[in-house]
Amino acid sequence: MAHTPNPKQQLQTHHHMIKDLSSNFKDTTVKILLLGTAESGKTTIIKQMRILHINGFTDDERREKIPEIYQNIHDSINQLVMHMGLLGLRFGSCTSERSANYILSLPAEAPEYFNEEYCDHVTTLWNDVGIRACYDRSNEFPLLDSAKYFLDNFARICDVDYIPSTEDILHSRKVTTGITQITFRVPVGSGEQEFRMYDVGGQRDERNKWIQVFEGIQAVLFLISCSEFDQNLREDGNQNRLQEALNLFRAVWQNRFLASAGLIVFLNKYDIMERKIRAGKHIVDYFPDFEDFCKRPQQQQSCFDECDWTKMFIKQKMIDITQEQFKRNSRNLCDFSSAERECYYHFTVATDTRCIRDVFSDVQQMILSENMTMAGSTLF
Ligand SMILES: Nc1nc2c(ncn2[C@@H]2O[C@H](COP(=O)(O)OP(=O)(O)OP(=O)(O)O)[C@@H](O)[C@H]2O)c(=O)[nH]1
Ligand SMILES: [Mg+2]
Repeated sequence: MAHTPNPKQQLQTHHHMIKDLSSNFKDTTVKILLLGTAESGKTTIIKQMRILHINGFTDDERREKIPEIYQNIHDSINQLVMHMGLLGLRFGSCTSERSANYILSLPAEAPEYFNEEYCDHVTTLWNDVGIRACYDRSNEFPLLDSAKYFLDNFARICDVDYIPSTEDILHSRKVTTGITQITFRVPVGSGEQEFRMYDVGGQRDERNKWIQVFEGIQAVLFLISCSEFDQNLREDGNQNRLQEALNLFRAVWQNRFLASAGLIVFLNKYDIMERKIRAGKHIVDYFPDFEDFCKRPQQQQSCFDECDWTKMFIKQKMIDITQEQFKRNSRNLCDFSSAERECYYHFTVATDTRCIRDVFSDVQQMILSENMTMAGSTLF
């Protein structure tokens, strides 16, 4: 005779089933969180994912970027002209001085259209020897990293039929406020894997929002700009940017809510770093411990010039941070040994699609390798 469960048992069985179903249902989307100080390149990585894994940008979307690009150019030329006086530099000609006065007479907001007069003045200024000297000292004030790119391409951008290229979009800069995300699928084996990447604002007053997206993150992609060793923060003109980024990296590495997420570091903007070093800048002038680092014998096979040494020095500073003993008294610090936790490093140029394609395929493989997904699923 078949056993008929009493109503109470039935209810329990049913309840059990629902519970089992819900625990079997796992969100298989891999969540990646981009972190880093302002201008480290986070949003540029989001743009690259769109180019590589979605469909890039339509003509309409490209046109929508024009005001942003115009504003980048306008801000750049304004900053340069303003700092001529502040740095005690002289223009190369009276014509340039007149162009400078024209630019200074305009509102801070970029004109809606670049008319001929505007284009002539900006072109005159960018060709001026004084402005170039000012540009060479642009580490002393906050100038957009893409200033040179846009001003070098100014004639093309002035054209009435201008449509931003993919490269223009990758170089354009807009401060991120709040949290945005992008979801995409990548072929893996015979199937597909869904990824979701979260982008946050890196400026100091944005960082209190970060914790909102810490839950369920499989990997943190931490961006640090190698080129900013000779610059200070926009938010605080007395704080070195690289030092700020290293301090932030320590806080992220030691944060207990991120302790089971994998950590991948992009040592970004090494193209700009190399350009600076070739122009005669030295990291030792800002980080005196560089001198001792260069005496370490174990580095000497892999470093051939000052660029290599500078890259390795910054990377070593991060490795040193991951090997520090944690102070266990603070609430937000994780309280288990870091010995079993790995951090992965890549040197990147976020504006270079091929570079990001290669690096991301490594990153993707690593995240999908059992270790990291296991770690991610045991979070909370
Ligand atoms: N040359 C060069 N420019 C880069 C690189 N990475 C980013 N940039 C530029 O640097 C600027 C800042 O990059 P974003 O991606 O906006 O920086 P972010 O980290 O999102 O900054 P916030 O939103 O303020 O946190 C943009 O103009 C980018 O085009 C790089 O590797 N090389
Ligand atoms: Mg951003």
